[in-house]
Formats: sequence, C-alpha cells, structure tokens
Amino acid sequence: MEHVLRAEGLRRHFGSGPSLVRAVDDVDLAVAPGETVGIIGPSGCGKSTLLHLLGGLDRPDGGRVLLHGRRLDGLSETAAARVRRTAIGFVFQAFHLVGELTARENVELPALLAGASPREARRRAEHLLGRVGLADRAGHLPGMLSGGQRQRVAVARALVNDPPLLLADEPTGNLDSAAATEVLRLLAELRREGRALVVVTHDPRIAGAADRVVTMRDGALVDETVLV
Ligand SMILES: Nc1ncnc2c1ncn2[C@@H]1O[C@H](COP(=O)(O)OP(=O)(O)OP(=O)(O)O)[C@@H](O)[C@H]1O
Repeated sequence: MEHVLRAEGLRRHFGSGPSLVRAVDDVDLAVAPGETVGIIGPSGCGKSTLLHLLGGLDRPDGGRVLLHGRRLDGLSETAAARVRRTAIGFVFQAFHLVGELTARENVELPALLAGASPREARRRAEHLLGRVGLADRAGHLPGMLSGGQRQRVAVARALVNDPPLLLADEPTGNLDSAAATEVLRLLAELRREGRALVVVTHDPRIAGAADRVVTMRDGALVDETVLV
C-alpha cells in the first residue's frame, strides 16, 4: 500500500554546543490513506516542528519526507509550495487567516494560487463556507468572527483544493469547549470522507477519535497506541 505520507529518519536540530536542541530526532512515521494519527506529548517535545517538516513548511537536517511516494524535502521552495497547496491542507492553532480579507476571500486564496479561475474559487469557497455553517458570514473580516468561526473558516480554506491529507496543529487549542466541539465534529466528518489527518493535540477528545496516537518525547516518538 502506498502511504499518503511517510517520514524516514527525520531530524531537525536547532542551535549548537550546549544550546543544541534536538527538536526532532530520527523520527519514522507513516500515514495510510484515510488514517487519523494523533500526536501528543509534553510542551516543547517537538510536535509542531515535526508537523512543519511533514508538511514541507520547514526542511529537515536529515531524513526524508515522502508525499504519495514522492520526496517533498528535496524540492525547491516554489515546487514545495505548489505541492503544499494542492496535496495538503493546514489548520493551525492561531488560525492564520489574512485579516484584510473576508472569510470568503480567505478560503478562495489557496484555490486562486493553485490556478483556479475566480469563478471556480468563489464557487468552492461558498460551498465550503456553507458546509462549515458560515454561509451568512462569508463577507465578514476575521476580526468580526469568533475564534470558533475563524477556525471553521480555516478548515474551509484547508479543504478548498480538496487535499487528501490534512495537518492540524492544536486546532482546538484556542477555542472554548463549545467551539472546540464544533471543530471536532468537522474533523470527524473529514475522517469519514476518507481524508488522512495528522493532528498535534493536547485535547484528549481528538486523541480518542484517532485511529492511532503516537507520543513524542524529546524529539523522538516513544510510544504508539492503536485505537479501534
Ligand atoms: N526556530 C527555532 N529555533 C530554535 N529552537 C526552536 C525553534 N523552533 C523550535 N525550537 C525548539 O525546539 C523544541 C521543540 O519545539 P516545538 O514547538 O516543536 O514543540 P511542541 O511540542 O510543539 O511544543 P508545544 O506543545 O508547547 O507547542 C523546543 O525546545 C523549542 O524551543
């Protein structure tokens, strides 16, 4: 079976000498199509760094990342950006929406960057905003939305190019319990659709909804629990 995502011997160190931090140290991880993998571990153990490497947002010092069997880490920045836009959706704890653009424009942006026509980008954005329950907020700027609504816009944006893989870094970390529940419901729906999901989380509810939970400590994967 071809994995959606595969990391082999992944390494990312920061600093040197006494201040050397082995943020990611010899990590192997494979994600099957449609699989949801939770990554948990104490603060500073390297979860975000690992997720950035997996998504090609940062380059490893060693090892490799394969997306559908193709190396991601060796690509030029332009080529990596192209792959990221179409093959991976990102959801971050801090939403990372563009404050000057409306909800709909935020969702349209990655579609336009990937070459969709303005009309097609708008069609997809409106459909997805409807799907996340925000059809009536399409014209709002992020500053006019609640945290939960912003995160739902971010989920819609992550889906606009229909990626088979989503990477999420503490997607419920900034949300109150009701808003977190709504985002969790969306993630569960994406899982049922057969998208692969890698979620860094402290939220036991997300971890409990994963197929597999891996625990990270000091840059290494130290434990793996398969849930049914
Ligand atoms: N750009 C950087 N320069 C130097 N050190 C860094 C950099 N990015 C991360 N680190 C260090 O690497 C280690 C892992 O950081 P990372 O953010 O991946 O941890 P984390 O598990 O996601 O933490 P948290 O749960 O608190 O978000 C930390 O010790 C951090 O200080």
